[in-house]
Amino acid sequence: MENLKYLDLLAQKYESEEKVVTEIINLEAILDLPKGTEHFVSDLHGEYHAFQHVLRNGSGNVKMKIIDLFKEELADWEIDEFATLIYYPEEKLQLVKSNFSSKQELRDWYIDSIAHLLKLVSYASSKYTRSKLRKALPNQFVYIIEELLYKTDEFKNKKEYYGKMLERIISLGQADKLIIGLAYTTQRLVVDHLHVVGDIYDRGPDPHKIMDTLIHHHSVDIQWGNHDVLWLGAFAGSKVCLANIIRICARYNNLDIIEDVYGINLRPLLNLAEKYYDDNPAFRPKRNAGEQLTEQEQLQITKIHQAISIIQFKLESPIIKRRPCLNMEDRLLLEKVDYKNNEVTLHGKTYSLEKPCFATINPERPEELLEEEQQVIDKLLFSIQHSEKLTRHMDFLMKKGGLYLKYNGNLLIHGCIPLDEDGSMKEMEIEGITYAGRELLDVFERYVRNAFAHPEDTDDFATDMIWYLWTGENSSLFGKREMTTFERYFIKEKETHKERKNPYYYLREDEEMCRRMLAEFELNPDQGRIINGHTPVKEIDGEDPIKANGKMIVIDGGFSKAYQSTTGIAGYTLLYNSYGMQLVAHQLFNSKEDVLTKETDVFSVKRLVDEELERKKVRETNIGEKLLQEINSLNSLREHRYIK
Ligand SMILES: O=P(O)(O)OC[C@H]1O[C@](O)(COP(=O)(O)O)[C@@H](O)[C@@H]1O
Ligand SMILES: [Mn+2]
Repeated sequence: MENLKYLDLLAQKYESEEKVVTEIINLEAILDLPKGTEHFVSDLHGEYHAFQHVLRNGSGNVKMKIIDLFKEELADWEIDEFATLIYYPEEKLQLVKSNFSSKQELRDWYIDSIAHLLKLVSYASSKYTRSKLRKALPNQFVYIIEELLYKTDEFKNKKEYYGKMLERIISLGQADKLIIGLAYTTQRLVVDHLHVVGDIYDRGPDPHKIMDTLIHHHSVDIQWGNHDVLWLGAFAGSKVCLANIIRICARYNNLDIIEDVYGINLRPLLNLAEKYYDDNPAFRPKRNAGEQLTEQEQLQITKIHQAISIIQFKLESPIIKRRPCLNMEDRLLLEKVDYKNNEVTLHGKTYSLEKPCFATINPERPEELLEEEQQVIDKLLFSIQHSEKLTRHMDFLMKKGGLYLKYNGNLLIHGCIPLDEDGSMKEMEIEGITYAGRELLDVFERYVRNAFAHPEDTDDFATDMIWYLWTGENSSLFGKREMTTFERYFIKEKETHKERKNPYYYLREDEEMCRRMLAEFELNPDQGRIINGHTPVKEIDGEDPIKANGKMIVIDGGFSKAYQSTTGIAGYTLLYNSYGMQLVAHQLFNSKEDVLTKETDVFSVKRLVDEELERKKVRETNIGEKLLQEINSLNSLREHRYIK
């Protein structure tokens, strides 16, 4: 029996039997519509423009719909031009308009383009209810567009009526706005829901713009990546996470994200860096293609990079010491260094250190921060926690994000489910209790939320656990034995750079193993799949992103420019519509300008992961489940209130 109080509340919204019945019928009708298209992306790493492009073209979905509709009517170049108009309407309109020599030509183009757009919107919305379409339409034109849309059958007979309406729109100077509105409506209709399977932040220049885009997106969820959690950790009060994000920004020449975008003053850090550090090849920023830094700028970043790295290494030690359960004593590297001979001994072997920059380290107490270093990191933490923009972005990451997500039968997770070599769920003891598998991930997430709720606590267990999620052996986000940052900077021998992966990364090739992992998360192994990001799929070496007979799909294809030479492509995305799943491999995205002027849409190769035998309906989805519950409640309300 429904809770009576709840039914009373519901009765306020549906205050007559007709209203209840109408809603029941409406919801039941929705259940039988085809399921909406889900779009999966991962490892965006600050590459806003490439991300925008796949979002705007719906991973090729927009073009596909145009081809379906207009392949007989339009030439290939017209199809390309029309597609570009939908992706970048403002810019394309400017370009097109500058090509016409008479008003009449422009008018004809307006009429044709609006008619094409209407046809496309009508087609793209055919699997949605009218009310959903209405929400997707540009506000100021809802009435006009509906008027134009819902008479499409009679389009020919009513030619004059429509002609007049379009003429008026054009003569009143509204055509551009209408075209732009219809273009964005199309973009929105081709993808119903977006999943971001982690790693929005780091390496690329514009993670903040990606965050703003996601905040304004109509329907999105996020599975945190290790890099996202690093930013969350910094905001939640972890100084070592903070040192890491600044270090990575310095390494990739992105300090303006910290300074200009999030408004953090780097002057104190710069002063410290100028005082203690000099040039050092291992710490020079990676330069993105075409970017020119002056010698002076390069030197400055190199110094900052060293200063913040040393602060990071120092901050790691006390955490490792106060949290024996993290089992990270191996990583007390500053204590293993022989400062007289500039050597370090790892796993019994002694290596010499290249260009060490240990001016601020006291060999007796290597973890101790200088007073100046302490002040720098404290000030940075204060500013980062008071950045209005970062607060907005981190709040959103918390609100829409989590460590994993079960959605429509699939398991979405950035990194891994930590496993032992024999395929059992890897155990970890935390505060006296042993966890594994799903329980371990749930407890990790609780710590993240707890740390976030208490930004004033900087050394508590929850805050330390966020750092563990970035770099710890049992972290579902990291999935490697150790992070060899120190070794990469200071030791020449490559064997020390290796980061051993969790057995998950080879066991996931096995279908039976994937089935067991799905079952661990109470998902149906016959139907579900695991969608993974995090490890770049080396297509270049023949690696297949579709693994374990389709039970495992890895979609890190390298949006990150820094990793494209490893993967050989420019990113994967996944589409899941009512007919099944398709994996899209994206070729290099140069620039928006290229798309606009040369119509070089990123060439995308589609691969069918699987085709549903029957078209999937809303009824079989997560949303369908919720709708069924609502229908049940409405039925109870009807019985309780109206049937005597
Ligand atoms: O190539 P970079 O930027 O130096 O980063 C290397 C580090 O990044 C990591 O791969 C983590 O980042 P990803 O999640 O993008 O893989 C670490 O394991 C490694 O130490
Ligand atoms: Mn990652």
